[in-house]
Parts: sequence; structure tokens; C-alpha cells
Amino acid sequence: MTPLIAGNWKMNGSRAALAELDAIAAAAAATPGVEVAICPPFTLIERAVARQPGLLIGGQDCHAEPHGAFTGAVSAAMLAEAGARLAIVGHSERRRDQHETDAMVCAKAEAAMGAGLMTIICVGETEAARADGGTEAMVARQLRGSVPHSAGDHLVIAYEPIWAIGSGQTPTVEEVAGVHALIRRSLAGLLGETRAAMVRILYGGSVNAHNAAALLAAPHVDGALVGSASLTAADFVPIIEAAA
Ligand SMILES: O=C[C@H](O)COP(=O)(O)O
Repeated sequence: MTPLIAGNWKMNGSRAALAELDAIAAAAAATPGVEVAICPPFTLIERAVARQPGLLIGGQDCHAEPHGAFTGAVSAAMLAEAGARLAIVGHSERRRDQHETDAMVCAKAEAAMGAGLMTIICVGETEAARADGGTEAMVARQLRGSVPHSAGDHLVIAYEPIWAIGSGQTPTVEEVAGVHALIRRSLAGLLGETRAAMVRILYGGSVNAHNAAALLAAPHVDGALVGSASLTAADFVPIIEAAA
């Protein structure tokens, strides 16, 4: 399975920051065995695609409906028209701040896949769930609610423990491997063994140049979803290289 290293710029970046894409695209071209994506804010998508058409450029969210009276929202078809080839849905920051439920995430994922976009569905436990030993139950519940039954080879799952995002903390490699194995088993139950085997499962949460190689070497870790360390080529390129 080709590893996917995806950068999520969140609400960061500017036209000037797109210059970072040049060295990122060069690193991606030099590591053809690794797929590289960047998800900038919506406003930068078209320029990012124009600047580096070889990179996979994506959106950080999409609406479940194709069009309508949804002020501030962007549909999956709009992302695709802008040149995006993937969408992230269900990021924990949107589940928290926009109160997105599993059902809403599932509808967004269906819309994204319907528009032909590779679709990264994010799941991950809270710090409280982890402390109670509830990590696997919470992740399995999110998968049951968020993954469309129709999902095929456009589907990617990102396991992002909420407490690890932006904190500098990560689970142990063994813990990551355990949750990724649980995700693979859950997907097999939801989609069947054959389709589940094709789904890439990314780890996200404080991935950096120093810890990437160990995390990416864990079983069932098929790439990474990277936040702050994707904002500059200096930080992101070593993570791409670690996946090769
Ligand atoms: O989408 C990316 C994740 O939320 C991880 O963010 P981070 O690498 O800054 O911890």
C-alpha cells in the first residue's frame, strides 16, 4: 500500500506561504513511493493546485449538501471544481467547535466520495476516554457512525488521539499499532475484509521529523496526517522521507 503523508494547514497559510509547496513538491517527486497531500484553507486551494499540480491538494471540510442556503459552507463539488482531489471530514476540531456528529461526518464523507474526492475521515479518543480505558470503544463507535457503508477505495481513516493534537505528546508506537489494528478489524466488519484491506489508516497527532519514522513503521500505519509540521517544507519534507 502506498503510504500517504497529508498536511493539514488548518487556519494557517497565505499566498506567500504557498512558496513552501515548491520544496514539498520536489520532495514528493523524489519519493515516488509516497503520496503527498496538502490541505490548505479553502481560499488557497486553486492557487496551490496551479502552483504545484503534481501535489494532491485537498480541502479541510465540505458540506454534505451539493448547494443551497448554507452560509459560509463549501460543497464537495466546489472543492473538486477548485482542483482539490481530497477532503478531510470529521476532524476533531470541527467535531468540537462545530458540534459535528458521526452522522454529519458520514453524510459529508458520502458527499466527498460522490464528488470523486479521496476522503480522510478522522477519529480519535478524548483524554478522558483514554484515562478510562475507553479508547477502543470510542474509536469503534466513531467508525460505525462515520464510515459510509458504500465507502470504497476513496476512503482513508486518520486516527488522531485528541490529546495528542498540537500537544507534543504521542501514544507509544505499540498503542498506535493496537488502535490501528482495531480500526482495520472494525472496517472489516463494516465493509468486508477485501475493502477494509485497501483502506489506508493514517496516524495524526504531534507527528514530526523526529518521531515519524518510528510511528510510520508500526503495523497498519499507512501514513500520517500532519498539522503544524506541515506548514514549512523544512519540517514536512523529513516526514515524507521517513515514509519512503
Ligand atoms: O490534522 C492534523 C492533526 O490535527 C495533527 O495536528 P498536529 O500535527 O499539529 O498535532
